[in-house]
Amino acid sequence: MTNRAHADGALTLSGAAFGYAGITRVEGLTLTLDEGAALALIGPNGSGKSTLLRGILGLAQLTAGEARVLGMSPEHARSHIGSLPQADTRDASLPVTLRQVVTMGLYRSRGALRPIGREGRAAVTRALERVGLAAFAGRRFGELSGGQQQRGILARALVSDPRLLLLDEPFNGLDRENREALLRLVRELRAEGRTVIVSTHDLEIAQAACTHVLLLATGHAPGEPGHPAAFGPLDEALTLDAVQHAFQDTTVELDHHTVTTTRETE
Ligand SMILES: Nc1ncnc2c1ncn2[C@@H]1O[C@H](COP(=O)(O)OP(=O)(O)OP(=O)(O)O)[C@@H](O)[C@H]1O
Repeated sequence: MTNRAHADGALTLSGAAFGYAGITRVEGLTLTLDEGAALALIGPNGSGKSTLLRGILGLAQLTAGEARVLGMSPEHARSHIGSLPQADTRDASLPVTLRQVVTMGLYRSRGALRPIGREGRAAVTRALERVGLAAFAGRRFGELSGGQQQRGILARALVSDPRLLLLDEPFNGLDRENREALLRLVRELRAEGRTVIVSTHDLEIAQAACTHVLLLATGHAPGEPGHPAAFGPLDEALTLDAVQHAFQDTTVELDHHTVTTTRETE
């Protein structure tokens, strides 16, 4: 990976809001994340985690404020970002091999018509080795287990040597072994100076792999946009108070405390 750190960090949001078709779904975002940090994006369903991730990719609309990604506009930064979408947005029925799926990650930066060449093929092999799936390269993607598919998509995100990785709920549905492997990989990616932003419902995962946390809460009334409940270094920002604010009327665990909040929202 090239080692060019940006003065304004991996991500700078100033009063940013994101949404779709002019309707804001998450708002009030002001933060700077340095390169090499790992940010856990935590919040209940509908608080806008995926919308923020899509906004960073330039795929959700910036409806207010400013957003700089790796010192660029989100649209320009996209070719430097590797992204792992939520598992339920993938099509596992495509008649393609795992190697072909991972190769697709190269087209983002090179265009689909340019041959990938020896270097590209070597990058695909390295990405597959990195996620422990080199032996499965020729398998049909749809025949792999859920955890293997997840790792395959992660290899697709890694193949273009991205400086920023966006992982949307990557731990959902993983067994213990796959989960540990993914945690290790997130730590390794950070150690290489890459920035990782990972959305999760799981506070334990955030504590195990991340340096920073952004807690998002749902809007005050149905239909209102989500907003930040806390942002900062993980050990400062991940407090019971902030978690309770973000997760109204759900049960969460933090540092072996089980928190059940009581506010009725509807
Ligand atoms: N493509 C879209 N077009 C319009 N509205 C959308 C779209 N995607 C999401 N939304 C809406 O934006 C709001 C935030 O959804 P989002 O998926 O970002 O939340 P989330 O925190 O990621 O939730 P989850 O944990 O369930 O994935 C929701 O009200 C959702 O209905």
